[in-house]
Amino acid sequence: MSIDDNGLTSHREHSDQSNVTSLHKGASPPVDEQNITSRESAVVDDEIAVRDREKLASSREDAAHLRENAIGLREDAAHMRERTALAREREARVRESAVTLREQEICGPGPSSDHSIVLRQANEHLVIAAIESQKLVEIVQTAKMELDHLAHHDVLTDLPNRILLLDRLTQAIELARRQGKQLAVMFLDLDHFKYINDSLGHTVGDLLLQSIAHLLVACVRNSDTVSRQGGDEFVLLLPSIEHVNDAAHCAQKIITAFTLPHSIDQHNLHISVSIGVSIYPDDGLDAETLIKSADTAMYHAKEGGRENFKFFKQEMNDRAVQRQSVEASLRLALERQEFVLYYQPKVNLRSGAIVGCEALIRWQHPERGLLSPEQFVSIAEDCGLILPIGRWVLREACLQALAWRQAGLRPIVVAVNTSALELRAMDFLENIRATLVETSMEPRYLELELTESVLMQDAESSNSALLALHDLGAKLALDDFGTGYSSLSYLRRFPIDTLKIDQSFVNHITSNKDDATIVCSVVSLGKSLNKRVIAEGVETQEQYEFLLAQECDEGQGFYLSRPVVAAALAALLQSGVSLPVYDGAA
Ligand SMILES: Nc1nc2c(ncn2[C@@H]2O[C@H](COP(=O)(O)OP(=O)(O)OP(=O)(O)O)[C@@H](O)[C@H]2O)c(=O)[nH]1
Repeated sequence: MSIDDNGLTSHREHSDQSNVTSLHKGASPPVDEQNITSRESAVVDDEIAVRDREKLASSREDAAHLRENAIGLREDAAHMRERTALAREREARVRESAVTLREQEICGPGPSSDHSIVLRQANEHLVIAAIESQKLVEIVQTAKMELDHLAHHDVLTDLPNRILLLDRLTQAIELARRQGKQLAVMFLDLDHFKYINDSLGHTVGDLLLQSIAHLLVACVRNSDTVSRQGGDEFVLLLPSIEHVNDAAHCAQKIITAFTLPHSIDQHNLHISVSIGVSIYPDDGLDAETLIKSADTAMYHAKEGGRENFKFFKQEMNDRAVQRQSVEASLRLALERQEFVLYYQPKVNLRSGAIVGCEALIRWQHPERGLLSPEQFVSIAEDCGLILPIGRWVLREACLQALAWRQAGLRPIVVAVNTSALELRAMDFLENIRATLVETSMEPRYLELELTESVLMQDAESSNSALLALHDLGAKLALDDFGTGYSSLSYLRRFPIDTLKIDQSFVNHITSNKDDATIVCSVVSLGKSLNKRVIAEGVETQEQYEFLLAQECDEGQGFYLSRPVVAAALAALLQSGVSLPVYDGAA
Protein backbone atom coordinates (compact mmCIF):
# COMPACT_ATOMS: atom_id res chain seq x y z
CA MET A 1 0.00 0.00 0.00
CA SER A 2 1.28 3.44 -0.80
CA ILE A 3 -0.12 6.88 -0.31
CA ASP A 4 -0.51 8.79 -3.47
CA ASP A 5 0.12 12.38 -3.86
CA ASN A 6 -3.44 13.11 -2.88
CA GLY A 7 -3.10 11.17 0.35
CA LEU A 8 -5.35 8.44 -0.87
CA THR A 9 -4.33 4.73 -0.07
CA SER A 10 -3.26 2.52 -3.15
CA HIS A 11 -4.09 -1.21 -3.54
CA ARG A 12 -2.04 -2.13 -6.65
CA GLU A 13 0.29 -4.69 -4.85
CA HIS A 14 -2.73 -6.86 -3.99
CA SER A 15 -3.77 -7.04 -7.58
CA ASP A 16 -0.27 -8.18 -8.73
CA GLN A 17 -0.22 -10.99 -6.23
CA SER A 18 -3.60 -12.26 -7.47
CA ASN A 19 -2.21 -12.29 -11.04
CA VAL A 20 0.77 -14.57 -9.98
CA THR A 21 -1.69 -16.94 -8.26
CA SER A 22 -3.76 -17.42 -11.41
CA LEU A 23 -0.62 -18.55 -13.44
CA HIS A 24 -0.05 -21.51 -11.07
CA LYS A 25 -3.73 -22.56 -11.39
CA GLY A 26 -3.27 -23.33 -15.13
CA ALA A 27 -0.81 -26.56 -14.68
CA SER A 28 -2.19 -30.33 -14.23
CA PRO A 29 -0.26 -32.80 -11.65
CA PRO A 30 0.49 -36.84 -12.16
CA VAL A 31 -1.88 -39.73 -10.66
CA ASP A 32 0.62 -41.37 -8.00
CA GLU A 33 1.25 -38.34 -6.70
CA GLN A 34 -2.52 -37.66 -6.74
CA ASN A 35 -3.05 -38.08 -2.95
CA ILE A 36 -0.02 -36.26 -2.15
CA THR A 37 -1.03 -33.77 -4.69
CA SER A 38 -4.56 -33.75 -3.28
CA ARG A 39 -3.23 -33.14 0.20
CA GLU A 40 -0.79 -30.73 -1.12
CA SER A 41 -3.53 -29.11 -3.12
CA ALA A 42 -5.75 -29.17 -0.03
CA VAL A 43 -2.93 -27.49 1.83
CA VAL A 44 -2.50 -25.16 -1.06
CA ASP A 45 -6.23 -24.55 -1.07
CA ASP A 46 -6.08 -23.94 2.66
CA GLU A 47 -3.23 -21.64 2.13
CA ILE A 48 -5.17 -19.99 -0.65
CA ALA A 49 -8.20 -19.81 1.54
CA VAL A 50 -6.11 -18.33 4.31
CA ARG A 51 -4.61 -15.99 1.91
CA ASP A 52 -8.07 -15.20 0.55
CA ARG A 53 -9.29 -14.57 4.05
CA GLU A 54 -6.27 -12.52 4.67
CA LYS A 55 -6.94 -10.73 1.42
CA LEU A 56 -10.54 -10.29 2.35
CA ALA A 57 -9.55 -9.04 5.72
CA SER A 58 -7.01 -6.84 4.10
CA SER A 59 -9.62 -5.68 1.57
CA ARG A 60 -11.99 -4.98 4.41
CA GLU A 61 -9.25 -3.03 6.10
CA ASP A 62 -8.58 -1.23 2.86
CA ALA A 63 -12.28 -0.55 2.44
CA ALA A 64 -12.42 0.71 5.96
CA HIS A 65 -9.42 2.89 5.24
CA LEU A 66 -11.04 4.03 2.07
CA ARG A 67 -14.19 4.79 3.95
CA GLU A 68 -12.13 6.64 6.55
CA ASN A 69 -10.28 8.43 3.78
CA ALA A 70 -13.53 9.31 2.06
CA ILE A 71 -14.92 10.65 5.29
CA GLY A 72 -11.66 12.58 5.81
CA LEU A 73 -11.90 13.85 2.29
CA ARG A 74 -15.50 14.85 2.75
CA GLU A 75 -14.56 16.54 6.00
CA ASP A 76 -11.63 18.27 4.24
CA ALA A 77 -13.92 19.40 1.45
CA ALA A 78 -16.45 20.65 3.97
CA HIS A 79 -13.70 22.53 5.79
CA MET A 80 -12.44 23.95 2.54
CA ARG A 81 -15.93 25.03 1.61
CA GLU A 82 -16.26 26.63 5.02
CA ARG A 83 -12.89 28.34 4.68
CA THR A 84 -13.80 29.56 1.17
CA ALA A 85 -17.12 30.84 2.42
CA LEU A 86 -15.35 32.60 5.31
CA ALA A 87 -12.75 33.98 2.93
CA ARG A 88 -15.51 35.19 0.64
CA GLU A 89 -17.26 36.79 3.58
CA ARG A 90 -14.07 38.49 4.69
CA GLU A 91 -13.41 39.67 1.16
CA ALA A 92 -16.94 40.98 0.90
CA ARG A 93 -16.55 42.79 4.20
CA VAL A 94 -13.21 44.28 3.07
CA ARG A 95 -14.80 45.33 -0.17
CA GLU A 96 -17.74 46.79 1.69
CA SER A 97 -15.53 48.73 4.05
CA ALA A 98 -13.35 49.87 1.13
CA VAL A 99 -16.46 51.04 -0.66
CA THR A 100 -17.67 52.77 2.52
CA LEU A 101 -14.30 54.45 2.93
CA ARG A 102 -14.33 55.55 -0.65
CA GLU A 103 -17.89 56.76 -0.24
CA GLN A 104 -16.86 58.62 2.88
CA GLU A 105 -13.93 60.09 1.07
CA ILE A 106 -16.21 61.19 -1.73
CA CYS A 107 -19.39 62.06 0.10
CA GLY A 108 -18.03 63.07 3.48
CA PRO A 109 -17.83 61.12 6.67
CA GLY A 110 -20.51 60.14 9.04
CA PRO A 111 -20.87 62.30 12.10
CA SER A 112 -19.71 59.74 14.61
CA SER A 113 -16.37 58.74 13.20
CA ASP A 114 -13.20 60.55 14.27
CA HIS A 115 -11.67 59.58 11.03
CA SER A 116 -14.64 60.94 9.19
CA ILE A 117 -14.47 64.20 11.09
CA VAL A 118 -10.81 64.56 10.19
CA LEU A 119 -11.63 63.67 6.61
CA ARG A 120 -14.52 66.12 6.55
CA GLN A 121 -12.36 68.89 7.99
CA ALA A 122 -9.66 68.08 5.50
CA ASN A 123 -12.26 68.21 2.75
CA GLU A 124 -13.58 71.52 4.05
CA HIS A 125 -10.05 72.95 4.12
CA LEU A 126 -9.51 71.67 0.63
CA VAL A 127 -12.68 73.35 -0.58
CA ILE A 128 -11.81 76.63 1.22
CA ALA A 129 -8.25 76.50 -0.12
CA ALA A 130 -9.58 75.92 -3.62
CA ILE A 131 -11.97 78.88 -3.30
CA GLU A 132 -9.24 81.09 -1.84
CA SER A 133 -6.77 80.11 -4.50
CA GLN A 134 -9.39 81.01 -7.11
CA LYS A 135 -9.89 84.32 -5.38
CA LEU A 136 -6.11 84.84 -5.37
CA VAL A 137 -5.96 84.10 -9.06
CA GLU A 138 -8.68 86.71 -9.61
CA ILE A 139 -6.83 89.24 -7.42
CA VAL A 140 -3.59 88.62 -9.28
CA GLN A 141 -5.39 88.98 -12.60
CA THR A 142 -7.01 92.24 -11.47
CA ALA A 143 -3.66 93.53 -10.17
CA LYS A 144 -2.05 92.60 -13.48
CA MET A 145 -4.74 94.49 -15.35
CA GLU A 146 -4.33 97.48 -13.04
CA LEU A 147 -0.56 97.40 -13.47
CA ASP A 148 -1.01 97.21 -17.19
CA HIS A 149 -3.38 100.19 -17.05
CA LEU A 150 -0.94 102.14 -14.88
CA ALA A 151 1.91 101.38 -17.26
CA HIS A 152 -0.07 102.86 -20.13
CA HIS A 153 -1.96 105.73 -18.50
CA ASP A 154 -1.17 108.96 -16.74
CA VAL A 155 -1.98 108.75 -13.04
CA LEU A 156 -3.28 112.31 -12.65
CA THR A 157 -5.61 112.48 -15.66
CA ASP A 158 -6.01 108.80 -16.57
CA LEU A 159 -5.28 109.75 -20.16
CA PRO A 160 -3.05 107.46 -22.25
CA ASN A 161 0.59 108.16 -21.48
CA ARG A 162 3.54 108.47 -23.84
CA ILE A 163 4.01 104.70 -24.12
CA LEU A 164 0.43 104.08 -25.19
CA LEU A 165 0.47 107.06 -27.51
CA LEU A 166 3.63 105.77 -29.22
CA ASP A 167 1.96 102.40 -29.65
CA ARG A 168 -1.23 103.85 -31.13
CA LEU A 169 0.67 106.31 -33.28
CA THR A 170 2.87 103.54 -34.69
CA GLN A 171 -0.23 101.51 -35.57
CA ALA A 172 -1.96 104.55 -37.06
CA ILE A 173 1.10 105.31 -39.21
CA GLU A 174 1.10 101.75 -40.50
CA LEU A 175 -2.59 101.99 -41.41
CA ALA A 176 -2.17 105.42 -43.00
CA ARG A 177 0.79 104.09 -45.01
CA ARG A 178 -1.23 101.14 -46.34
CA GLN A 179 -4.27 103.29 -47.11
CA GLY A 180 -2.20 106.17 -48.49
CA LYS A 181 -3.76 108.58 -45.99
CA GLN A 182 -2.52 111.42 -43.78
CA LEU A 183 -2.64 111.71 -40.02
CA ALA A 184 -1.97 114.58 -37.63
CA VAL A 185 -0.08 114.87 -34.36
CA MET A 186 -0.67 117.89 -32.12
CA PHE A 187 1.70 118.93 -29.37
CA LEU A 188 -0.01 121.14 -26.77
CA ASP A 189 1.71 123.11 -24.02
CA LEU A 190 -0.27 125.29 -21.62
CA ASP A 191 0.73 128.93 -21.48
CA HIS A 192 2.26 130.17 -18.24
CA PHE A 193 0.95 127.22 -16.30
CA LYS A 194 3.69 127.82 -13.71
CA TYR A 195 1.84 130.91 -12.53
CA ILE A 196 -1.14 128.79 -11.54
CA ASN A 197 1.04 126.42 -9.52
CA ASP A 198 3.04 129.19 -7.97
CA SER A 199 0.14 131.41 -7.03
CA LEU A 200 -2.58 128.88 -6.17
CA GLY A 201 -0.56 125.77 -5.38
CA HIS A 202 0.05 122.41 -7.00
CA THR A 203 -3.30 120.97 -5.89
CA VAL A 204 -5.20 123.57 -7.88
CA GLY A 205 -2.69 123.05 -10.69
CA ASP A 206 -3.47 119.33 -10.66
CA LEU A 207 -7.22 119.95 -10.71
CA LEU A 208 -6.77 122.31 -13.62
CA LEU A 209 -4.80 119.66 -15.51
CA GLN A 210 -7.64 117.19 -14.92
CA SER A 211 -10.21 119.69 -16.10
CA ILE A 212 -8.13 120.37 -19.22
CA ALA A 213 -7.89 116.63 -19.87
CA HIS A 214 -11.71 116.43 -19.92
CA LEU A 215 -11.92 119.47 -22.14
CA LEU A 216 -9.49 118.01 -24.67
CA VAL A 217 -11.29 114.68 -24.79
CA ALA A 218 -14.55 116.55 -25.41
CA CYS A 219 -12.96 118.53 -28.26
CA VAL A 220 -11.94 115.52 -30.37
CA ARG A 221 -13.52 112.39 -31.82
CA ASN A 222 -13.69 109.08 -29.98
CA SER A 223 -11.28 107.60 -32.50
CA ASP A 224 -8.67 110.27 -31.69
CA THR A 225 -6.19 109.86 -28.85
CA VAL A 226 -5.59 112.50 -26.19
CA SER A 227 -2.46 111.72 -24.20
CA ARG A 228 -0.56 113.48 -21.44
CA GLN A 229 3.18 113.56 -21.86
CA GLY A 230 3.83 114.96 -18.39
CA GLY A 231 3.86 118.46 -16.87
CA ASP A 232 1.54 120.73 -18.82
CA GLU A 233 2.11 118.95 -22.14
CA PHE A 234 -0.50 116.94 -24.04
CA VAL A 235 -0.19 115.16 -27.37
CA LEU A 236 -3.19 114.46 -29.59
CA LEU A 237 -3.33 111.91 -32.38
CA LEU A 238 -5.86 112.39 -35.17
CA PRO A 239 -5.39 109.05 -36.92
CA SER A 240 -7.27 109.81 -40.08
CA ILE A 241 -7.53 113.21 -41.73
CA GLU A 242 -8.62 113.99 -45.25
CA HIS A 243 -6.78 117.29 -45.40
CA VAL A 244 -4.42 119.36 -43.23
CA ASN A 245 -7.30 121.80 -42.82
CA ASP A 246 -8.99 119.19 -40.62
CA ALA A 247 -6.08 119.47 -38.20
CA ALA A 248 -6.15 123.27 -38.38
CA HIS A 249 -9.87 123.22 -37.67
CA CYS A 250 -9.35 120.94 -34.66
CA ALA A 251 -6.49 123.09 -33.29
CA GLN A 252 -8.59 126.23 -33.59
CA LYS A 253 -11.51 124.48 -31.90
CA ILE A 254 -9.26 123.63 -28.94
CA ILE A 255 -7.87 127.17 -28.68
CA THR A 256 -11.42 128.54 -28.68
CA ALA A 257 -12.55 126.00 -26.08
CA PHE A 258 -9.73 127.17 -23.84
CA THR A 259 -11.15 130.69 -23.72
CA LEU A 260 -13.81 129.50 -21.30
CA PRO A 261 -12.75 129.55 -17.65
CA HIS A 262 -12.19 126.39 -15.59
CA SER A 263 -14.11 126.46 -12.37
CA ILE A 264 -11.75 125.00 -9.79
CA ASP A 265 -11.78 125.23 -6.04
CA GLN A 266 -13.85 128.43 -6.10
CA HIS A 267 -11.55 129.98 -8.70
CA ASN A 268 -12.46 130.78 -12.28
CA LEU A 269 -9.18 130.00 -13.98
CA HIS A 270 -8.30 131.17 -17.46
CA ILE A 271 -5.48 129.48 -19.27
CA SER A 272 -4.50 129.38 -22.93
CA VAL A 273 -2.60 126.82 -24.95
CA SER A 274 0.03 126.81 -27.69
CA ILE A 275 -0.19 124.04 -30.28
CA GLY A 276 2.27 122.61 -32.78
CA VAL A 277 0.98 120.34 -35.56
CA SER A 278 2.84 117.78 -37.64
CA ILE A 279 1.42 115.75 -40.51
CA TYR A 280 2.26 112.23 -41.64
CA PRO A 281 3.94 111.63 -44.06
CA ASP A 282 5.23 115.18 -44.75
CA ASP A 283 6.77 115.93 -41.36
CA GLY A 284 7.94 112.47 -40.32
CA LEU A 285 7.53 108.82 -41.17
CA ASP A 286 7.75 107.45 -37.64
CA ALA A 287 6.13 108.21 -34.31
CA GLU A 288 9.15 109.83 -32.63
CA THR A 289 9.83 112.16 -35.55
CA LEU A 290 6.21 113.23 -35.82
CA ILE A 291 6.05 114.05 -32.10
CA LYS A 292 9.36 115.91 -32.27
CA SER A 293 8.18 117.91 -35.29
CA ALA A 294 4.94 118.84 -33.53
CA ASP A 295 6.97 119.84 -30.44
CA THR A 296 9.23 122.07 -32.56
CA ALA A 297 6.18 123.69 -34.14
CA MET A 298 4.73 124.24 -30.65
CA TYR A 299 7.86 126.20 -29.65
CA HIS A 300 7.26 128.43 -32.63
CA ALA A 301 3.66 128.92 -31.54
CA LYS A 302 5.01 130.05 -28.13
CA GLU A 303 7.47 132.36 -29.80
CA GLY A 304 4.66 133.70 -31.92
CA GLY A 305 2.94 135.07 -28.81
CA ARG A 306 1.30 131.90 -27.39
CA GLU A 307 -2.44 131.02 -27.64
CA ASN A 308 -2.05 129.99 -31.28
CA PHE A 309 -1.09 127.00 -33.40
CA LYS A 310 1.64 126.46 -35.94
CA PHE A 311 2.17 123.74 -38.52
CA PHE A 312 5.66 122.26 -38.64
CA LYS A 313 7.94 123.56 -41.40
CA GLN A 314 11.33 122.24 -42.37
CA GLU A 315 12.95 125.65 -41.66
CA MET A 316 11.96 125.15 -38.03
CA ASN A 317 14.24 122.14 -37.94
CA ASP A 318 17.00 124.17 -39.50
CA ARG A 319 16.61 126.67 -36.71
CA ALA A 320 16.66 123.88 -34.18
CA VAL A 321 19.91 122.63 -35.69
CA GLN A 322 21.28 126.16 -35.54
CA ARG A 323 20.20 126.33 -31.92
CA GLN A 324 22.15 123.18 -31.21
CA SER A 325 25.25 124.62 -32.82
CA VAL A 326 24.87 127.79 -30.70
CA GLU A 327 24.62 125.59 -27.64
CA ALA A 328 27.80 123.74 -28.58
CA SER A 329 29.83 126.90 -29.10
CA LEU A 330 28.30 128.55 -25.99
CA ARG A 331 30.01 125.86 -23.96
CA LEU A 332 33.36 127.01 -25.29
CA ALA A 333 32.63 130.73 -25.10
CA LEU A 334 33.26 130.97 -21.36
CA GLU A 335 36.62 129.20 -21.63
CA ARG A 336 37.63 131.34 -24.58
CA GLN A 337 36.47 134.53 -22.79
CA GLU A 338 34.24 135.53 -25.66
CA PHE A 339 31.66 137.33 -23.50
CA VAL A 340 31.82 141.06 -22.85
CA LEU A 341 29.71 143.39 -20.76
CA TYR A 342 28.18 146.64 -21.93
CA TYR A 343 26.73 149.10 -19.44
CA GLN A 344 23.61 151.14 -20.06
CA PRO A 345 23.37 154.19 -17.80
CA LYS A 346 20.36 154.80 -15.59
CA VAL A 347 19.75 158.48 -15.31
CA ASN A 348 18.09 160.60 -12.63
CA LEU A 349 15.50 162.36 -14.80
CA ARG A 350 15.46 165.49 -12.70
CA SER A 351 19.24 166.00 -12.38
CA GLY A 352 20.47 164.17 -15.49
CA ALA A 353 23.10 162.43 -13.40
CA ILE A 354 24.03 158.85 -13.99
CA VAL A 355 22.95 157.05 -10.85
CA GLY A 356 23.46 153.51 -11.96
CA CYS A 357 23.90 151.20 -14.89
CA GLU A 358 22.59 147.89 -16.12
CA ALA A 359 25.25 145.34 -17.10
CA LEU A 360 24.25 143.77 -20.44
CA ILE A 361 26.04 140.75 -21.84
CA ARG A 362 27.22 140.45 -25.44
CA TRP A 363 28.88 137.51 -27.11
CA GLN A 364 31.83 138.29 -29.33
CA HIS A 365 31.28 135.28 -31.56
CA PRO A 366 34.42 134.36 -33.55
CA GLU A 367 32.44 133.89 -36.80
CA ARG A 368 29.11 135.64 -36.32
CA GLY A 369 30.36 138.84 -34.71
CA LEU A 370 28.82 140.62 -31.72
CA LEU A 371 25.67 138.77 -30.64
CA SER A 372 22.93 140.33 -28.48
CA PRO A 373 21.44 138.45 -25.48
CA GLU A 374 18.29 137.63 -27.49
CA GLN A 375 20.44 135.46 -29.74
CA PHE A 376 21.78 133.17 -27.06
CA VAL A 377 20.38 133.75 -23.53
CA SER A 378 17.25 131.65 -23.97
CA ILE A 379 19.42 128.82 -25.34
CA ALA A 380 21.75 129.19 -22.37
CA GLU A 381 18.71 128.99 -20.08
CA ASP A 382 17.43 125.87 -21.80
CA CYS A 383 20.72 124.01 -21.48
CA GLY A 384 21.60 125.25 -18.00
CA LEU A 385 24.64 127.22 -19.15
CA ILE A 386 22.96 130.33 -17.81
CA LEU A 387 24.30 129.41 -14.36
CA PRO A 388 28.03 129.71 -15.12
CA ILE A 389 27.32 132.62 -17.48
CA GLY A 390 25.30 134.39 -14.75
CA ARG A 391 28.13 133.89 -12.27
CA TRP A 392 30.57 135.32 -14.78
CA VAL A 393 28.34 138.41 -15.36
CA LEU A 394 27.99 139.08 -11.62
CA ARG A 395 31.73 138.79 -10.95
CA GLU A 396 32.70 140.80 -14.03
CA ALA A 397 30.25 143.61 -13.15
CA CYS A 398 31.46 143.76 -9.56
CA LEU A 399 35.10 143.75 -10.68
CA GLN A 400 34.29 146.60 -13.07
CA ALA A 401 32.63 148.58 -10.30
CA LEU A 402 35.77 148.03 -8.24
CA ALA A 403 37.92 149.22 -11.15
CA TRP A 404 35.80 152.39 -11.51
CA ARG A 405 36.10 153.07 -7.81
CA GLN A 406 39.83 152.46 -7.94
CA ALA A 407 39.92 154.93 -10.84
CA GLY A 408 38.47 157.51 -8.45
CA LEU A 409 34.98 157.59 -9.93
CA ARG A 410 32.00 158.04 -7.67
CA PRO A 411 30.22 154.75 -6.93
CA ILE A 412 27.02 153.95 -8.83
CA VAL A 413 24.55 151.09 -8.48
CA VAL A 414 25.40 148.26 -10.88
CA ALA A 415 22.45 146.05 -11.90
CA VAL A 416 22.66 142.50 -13.23
CA ASN A 417 19.82 140.42 -14.63
CA THR A 418 18.93 137.27 -12.76
CA SER A 419 17.16 134.30 -14.33
CA ALA A 420 14.79 131.92 -12.57
CA LEU A 421 17.36 129.16 -12.77
CA GLU A 422 19.96 131.27 -11.00
CA LEU A 423 17.52 132.36 -8.30
CA ARG A 424 16.69 128.73 -7.59
CA ALA A 425 20.32 127.58 -7.65
CA MET A 426 21.47 126.19 -4.29
CA ASP A 427 24.54 128.41 -4.21
CA PHE A 428 22.73 131.58 -5.35
CA LEU A 429 23.13 133.55 -2.11
CA GLU A 430 26.51 132.12 -1.26
CA ASN A 431 27.85 133.06 -4.66
CA ILE A 432 26.63 136.65 -4.29
CA ARG A 433 28.16 136.96 -0.81
CA ALA A 434 31.48 135.51 -1.98
CA THR A 435 31.57 137.79 -5.04
CA LEU A 436 30.84 140.88 -2.95
CA VAL A 437 33.67 139.95 -0.60
CA GLU A 438 36.09 139.13 -3.41
CA THR A 439 35.42 142.43 -5.21
CA SER A 440 35.13 144.55 -2.04
CA MET A 441 31.73 145.69 -3.30
CA GLU A 442 29.33 147.31 -0.89
CA PRO A 443 26.02 145.39 -1.21
CA ARG A 444 24.01 148.61 -1.56
CA TYR A 445 25.69 149.20 -4.94
CA LEU A 446 24.53 145.87 -6.29
CA GLU A 447 21.04 145.53 -7.75
CA LEU A 448 19.47 142.34 -9.05
CA GLU A 449 16.85 142.69 -11.79
CA LEU A 450 14.19 139.99 -11.91
CA THR A 451 11.10 139.70 -14.06
CA GLU A 452 7.68 139.02 -12.58
CA SER A 453 7.68 135.52 -14.05
CA VAL A 454 11.04 134.76 -12.42
CA LEU A 455 9.64 135.88 -9.08
CA MET A 456 6.48 133.86 -9.45
CA GLN A 457 8.26 130.61 -10.21
CA ASP A 458 8.52 128.79 -6.95
CA ALA A 459 7.47 131.94 -5.10
CA GLU A 460 8.11 130.52 -1.63
CA SER A 461 11.80 129.75 -2.07
CA SER A 462 12.24 132.90 -4.18
CA ASN A 463 10.94 134.97 -1.32
CA SER A 464 13.31 133.52 1.27
CA ALA A 465 16.30 134.05 -1.06
CA LEU A 466 15.23 137.60 -1.77
CA LEU A 467 14.67 138.40 1.90
CA ALA A 468 18.19 137.14 2.66
CA LEU A 469 19.48 139.33 -0.15
CA HIS A 470 17.58 142.32 1.22
CA ASP A 471 19.06 141.67 4.68
CA LEU A 472 22.47 141.64 3.09
CA GLY A 473 21.80 145.17 1.83
CA ALA A 474 21.60 144.43 -1.92
CA LYS A 475 18.79 145.98 -4.01
CA LEU A 476 16.04 144.33 -5.98
CA ALA A 477 14.40 145.67 -9.15
CA LEU A 478 11.28 144.32 -10.79
CA ASP A 479 11.98 144.21 -14.53
CA ASP A 480 9.39 144.54 -17.35
CA PHE A 481 6.83 145.64 -14.76
CA GLY A 482 3.24 145.29 -15.96
CA THR A 483 3.82 142.68 -18.65
CA GLY A 484 3.76 139.51 -16.62
CA TYR A 485 1.37 138.01 -14.17
CA SER A 486 0.57 141.44 -12.73
CA SER A 487 -0.57 140.30 -9.35
CA LEU A 488 0.13 143.32 -7.22
CA SER A 489 0.21 141.19 -4.10
CA TYR A 490 3.88 140.38 -4.65
CA LEU A 491 4.69 144.09 -4.20
CA ARG A 492 3.83 143.51 -0.56
CA ARG A 493 5.28 140.04 -0.44
CA PHE A 494 8.76 140.58 -1.88
CA PRO A 495 11.34 143.14 -0.70
CA ILE A 496 11.30 145.08 -3.98
CA ASP A 497 13.14 148.43 -4.14
CA THR A 498 12.58 149.45 -7.75
CA LEU A 499 9.83 149.11 -10.38
CA LYS A 500 11.06 149.17 -13.97
CA ILE A 501 8.20 150.22 -16.29
CA ASP A 502 8.38 148.04 -19.39
CA GLN A 503 9.37 149.82 -22.57
CA SER A 504 6.22 148.58 -24.33
CA PHE A 505 4.25 151.08 -22.21
CA VAL A 506 6.86 153.85 -22.53
CA ASN A 507 7.02 153.51 -26.33
CA HIS A 508 3.57 155.00 -26.81
CA ILE A 509 3.08 157.24 -23.78
CA THR A 510 2.82 160.30 -25.96
CA SER A 511 0.40 158.75 -28.48
CA ASN A 512 -1.64 156.20 -26.56
CA LYS A 513 -3.78 157.42 -23.70
CA ASP A 514 -4.03 153.98 -22.11
CA ASP A 515 -0.28 153.54 -22.06
CA ALA A 516 0.09 157.03 -20.62
CA THR A 517 -2.44 156.19 -17.93
CA ILE A 518 -0.70 152.96 -17.06
CA VAL A 519 2.69 154.67 -16.79
CA CYS A 520 1.23 157.45 -14.61
CA SER A 521 -0.43 154.84 -12.39
CA VAL A 522 2.79 152.88 -11.94
CA VAL A 523 4.71 156.07 -11.06
CA SER A 524 2.07 156.96 -8.53
CA LEU A 525 1.96 153.37 -7.19
CA GLY A 526 5.74 153.45 -6.71
CA LYS A 527 5.54 156.71 -4.83
CA SER A 528 2.78 155.42 -2.57
CA LEU A 529 4.69 152.23 -1.83
CA ASN A 530 7.94 154.15 -1.40
CA LYS A 531 9.68 152.41 -4.31
CA ARG A 532 11.94 153.90 -6.97
CA VAL A 533 10.35 153.93 -10.43
CA ILE A 534 12.46 153.77 -13.57
CA ALA A 535 11.17 153.94 -17.13
CA GLU A 536 12.82 151.66 -19.70
CA GLY A 537 13.15 152.39 -23.40
CA VAL A 538 13.18 156.19 -23.25
CA GLU A 539 13.95 156.99 -26.85
CA THR A 540 12.58 160.45 -27.51
CA GLN A 541 12.66 163.84 -25.91
CA GLU A 542 8.82 163.78 -25.67
CA GLN A 543 8.89 160.62 -23.70
CA TYR A 544 11.60 161.99 -21.47
CA GLU A 545 9.58 165.16 -20.83
CA PHE A 546 6.40 163.22 -20.16
CA LEU A 547 8.15 161.08 -17.59
CA LEU A 548 9.83 164.07 -16.02
CA ALA A 549 6.44 165.75 -15.73
CA GLN A 550 5.05 162.68 -14.01
CA GLU A 551 7.96 162.80 -11.58
CA CYS A 552 9.24 159.40 -12.61
CA ASP A 553 12.50 158.93 -10.73
CA GLU A 554 14.82 157.56 -13.38
CA GLY A 555 15.05 156.71 -17.03
CA GLN A 556 17.02 154.34 -19.22
CA GLY A 557 17.04 154.26 -23.00
CA PHE A 558 18.68 155.35 -26.21
CA TYR A 559 17.63 158.98 -25.73
CA LEU A 560 19.68 159.06 -22.54
CA SER A 561 22.43 156.65 -23.52
CA ARG A 562 22.87 153.43 -25.43
CA PRO A 563 24.67 150.62 -23.69
CA VAL A 564 28.38 151.45 -23.73
CA VAL A 565 31.64 149.68 -22.98
CA ALA A 566 33.13 150.12 -19.51
CA ALA A 567 35.65 152.73 -20.61
CA ALA A 568 32.93 154.82 -22.22
CA LEU A 569 30.81 154.76 -19.11
CA ALA A 570 33.89 155.75 -17.09
CA ALA A 571 34.28 158.73 -19.41
CA LEU A 572 30.62 159.67 -18.92
CA LEU A 573 30.93 159.38 -15.18
CA GLN A 574 34.12 161.42 -15.27
CA SER A 575 32.50 164.20 -17.27
CA GLY A 576 29.27 164.13 -15.30
CA VAL A 577 27.32 164.42 -18.57
CA SER A 578 24.43 162.13 -19.38
CA LEU A 579 22.43 164.09 -21.85
CA PRO A 580 22.41 164.16 -24.81
CA VAL A 581 23.05 160.61 -26.10
CA TYR A 582 26.71 159.62 -26.06
CA ASP A 583 28.06 159.26 -29.60
CA GLY A 584 30.40 156.32 -29.08
CA ALA A 585 27.65 154.00 -27.82
CA ALA A 586 27.37 150.40 -29.06
N1 LIG B 1 0.26 120.96 -10.75
C1 LIG B 1 1.16 120.29 -11.47
N2 LIG B 1 2.15 120.97 -12.06
C2 LIG B 1 3.05 120.31 -12.79
C3 LIG B 1 2.98 118.92 -12.95
N3 LIG B 1 4.02 118.55 -13.72
C4 LIG B 1 4.71 119.67 -14.03
N4 LIG B 1 4.13 120.75 -13.49
C5 LIG B 1 4.52 122.16 -13.58
O1 LIG B 1 4.13 122.63 -14.86
C6 LIG B 1 4.92 123.77 -15.17
C7 LIG B 1 5.33 123.68 -16.62
O2 LIG B 1 5.78 124.92 -16.97
P1 LIG B 1 6.38 125.24 -18.40
O3 LIG B 1 5.58 124.62 -19.47
O4 LIG B 1 7.82 125.01 -18.39
O5 LIG B 1 6.19 126.79 -18.42
P2 LIG B 1 4.84 127.61 -18.41
O6 LIG B 1 4.70 128.35 -17.13
O7 LIG B 1 3.68 126.78 -18.80
O8 LIG B 1 5.18 128.67 -19.49
P3 LIG B 1 5.21 128.47 -21.06
O9 LIG B 1 5.15 127.02 -21.37
O10 LIG B 1 6.49 129.09 -21.48
O11 LIG B 1 4.03 129.20 -21.57
C8 LIG B 1 6.10 123.75 -14.19
O12 LIG B 1 5.92 124.77 -13.24
C9 LIG B 1 6.00 122.40 -13.50
O13 LIG B 1 6.43 122.46 -12.16
C10 LIG B 1 1.91 118.22 -12.30
O14 LIG B 1 1.76 117.01 -12.40
N5 LIG B 1 1.04 118.94 -11.58
